[in-house]
Amino acid sequence: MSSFADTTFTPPERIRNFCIIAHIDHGKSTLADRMLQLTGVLEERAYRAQYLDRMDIERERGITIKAQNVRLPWTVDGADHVLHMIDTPGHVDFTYEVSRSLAACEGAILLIDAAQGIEAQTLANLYLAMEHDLQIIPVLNKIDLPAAEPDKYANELAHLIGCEPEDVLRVSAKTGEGVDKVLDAVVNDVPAPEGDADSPARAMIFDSVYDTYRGVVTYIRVVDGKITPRQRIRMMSTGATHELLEVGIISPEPKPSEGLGVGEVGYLITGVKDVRQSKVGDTVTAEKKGAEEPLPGYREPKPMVYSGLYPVDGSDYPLLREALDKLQLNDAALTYEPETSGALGFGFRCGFLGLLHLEITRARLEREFNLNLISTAPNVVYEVELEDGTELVVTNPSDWPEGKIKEVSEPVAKCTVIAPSEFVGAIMELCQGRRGQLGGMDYLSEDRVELRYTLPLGEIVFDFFDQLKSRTRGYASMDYEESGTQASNLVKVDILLQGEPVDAFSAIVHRDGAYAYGTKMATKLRELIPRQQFEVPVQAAIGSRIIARETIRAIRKDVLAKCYGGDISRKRKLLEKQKEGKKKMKTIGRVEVPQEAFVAALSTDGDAKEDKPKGKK
Ligand SMILES: Nc1nc2c(ncn2[C@@H]2O[C@H](COP(=O)(O)OP(=O)(O)OP(=O)(O)O)[C@@H](O)[C@H]2O)c(=O)[nH]1
Repeated sequence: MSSFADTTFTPPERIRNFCIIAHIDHGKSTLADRMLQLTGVLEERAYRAQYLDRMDIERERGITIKAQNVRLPWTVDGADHVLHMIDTPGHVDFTYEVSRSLAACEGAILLIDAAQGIEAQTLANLYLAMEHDLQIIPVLNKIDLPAAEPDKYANELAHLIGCEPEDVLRVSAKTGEGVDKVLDAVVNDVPAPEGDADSPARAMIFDSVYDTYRGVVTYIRVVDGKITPRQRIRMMSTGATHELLEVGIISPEPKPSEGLGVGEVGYLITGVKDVRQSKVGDTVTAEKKGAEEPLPGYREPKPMVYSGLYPVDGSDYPLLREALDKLQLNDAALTYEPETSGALGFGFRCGFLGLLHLEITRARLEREFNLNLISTAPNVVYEVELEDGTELVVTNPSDWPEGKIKEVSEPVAKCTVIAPSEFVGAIMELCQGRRGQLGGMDYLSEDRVELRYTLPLGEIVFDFFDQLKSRTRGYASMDYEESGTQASNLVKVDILLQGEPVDAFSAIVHRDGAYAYGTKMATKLRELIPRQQFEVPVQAAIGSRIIARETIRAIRKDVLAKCYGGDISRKRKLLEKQKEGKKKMKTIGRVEVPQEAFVAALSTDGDAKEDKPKGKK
């Protein structure tokens, strides 16, 4: 155990700041728990499985969304050290948060499952860590598994980061074998933080979390000077000033301290109630005699993917608004504004960092607030230039301009896929079908390939991931990163029911894919919408040009058909029931559409199967 009192300043030369980069399930939480135990921060008794992943959804979906950051004492050769473990979110949508967590560290443990090898997301985060000049400590986990192939993957790692295979540490986070060596390596290999203790305070916010009882808890890494309790601080991006109510460290529970000095990591509480007042990447300084220049790298969170969220039961609308208000307290990247849809009623147009962010938000709304939601097909942000020179930013198909369009730009992403080499053909076929351009291909080992594609982001947000999984039997992993925009021939496809456009189904697609989208939606709706008493054409159109058509044939649904004889009360009951059912119908023109038809038509489940290449299982 360290002889440094937990709560006083630590000299920078005794501090090591590191994070763990790992793929989902490669054992990051288990390793972190093991480290807490080994350093005595968490007693065996209190050992709680995956102490660091607190949110339910994280646990269920097996992903780490928000960081928890712990101080660990560790002694090497008689010298006491303080290690700060900074937890990084693992998923692509949170790349910016990952980059800020990395910026708070001098070193990173690259943790790889010895039975699986490196995956695309890990590779992307590794490159990010290398860009930040972090010292990389390569570690193979799960060496206790019979299926582990440490020699093979040690070679793979050595090749990737340019070290010798013998330098790759081998551990079992489960049994604890080798974990002490990892802590030693952190002390020996990771450089101590550098900073100017006499300069005005500058600390970087790398995470901020809303806590119901305490308001926003902000995690910081001090770069210069020091932060002490009872001082007033300024957020450099907005100039807003706050009184510091508490400064402290996490070990593993929050403990107030005398302050944080150069290189130290801890939290601060100011009483603000909304994470947007304490943004990731921002610089904290003193209100008086503060720093003049903020730390580099701050960026406003920018939504990349938009979708409409609607309550299935229209009367839940106020509840949805309240729920979004609450979620936003803890999520600076979530944006929303009210919108109305002829088909779906009142809802919100929401902006997300990416698809996973959308899914998590939706799952939380449904679970934590007991809401039943429909989400419209996600779309990205388009820049449209009209012939008269007007420029528009379109985040919603319904805002697509009617006028003559000169040019449309769409965002593109650099996408990395790692998969066993037998799937290269299937992956290429998928990416090419999605307007992808191959940037390069490398063999990581004999049988594993890394493919690099540039793809329109709009193609990725539309069930690309499901497709990739189904074509590679779940073996591929992928990551993407936005990478500018490109001009494209995009059009808006409307879906019409009896000549009336149904706004919820409008989509912006590439001209070459318009027919396929139109036919798919028209066929789906023909199957989902019950027959009416008259014939209903389902059409897909670009502007006024019809590109596909299906027909729902006419029928009268005779609920009394099963009633023999003249039992009038029974008849009435059935008619009442039919009336009740009709309440759940939306009327588009004269066509009655059950709510379930919208839900089913908007879900992409099942599409993956349809789209599968022939001859493959
Ligand atoms: N056999 C074996 N299993 C391990 C080892 N380390 C972790 N596991 C298991 O691997 C699974 C995933 O471990 P986690 O620690 O939850 O993985 P993670 O990377 O933190 O996953 P996320 O939090 O979802 O990102 C769990 O079932 C662990 O028990 C190990 O060294 N050996």
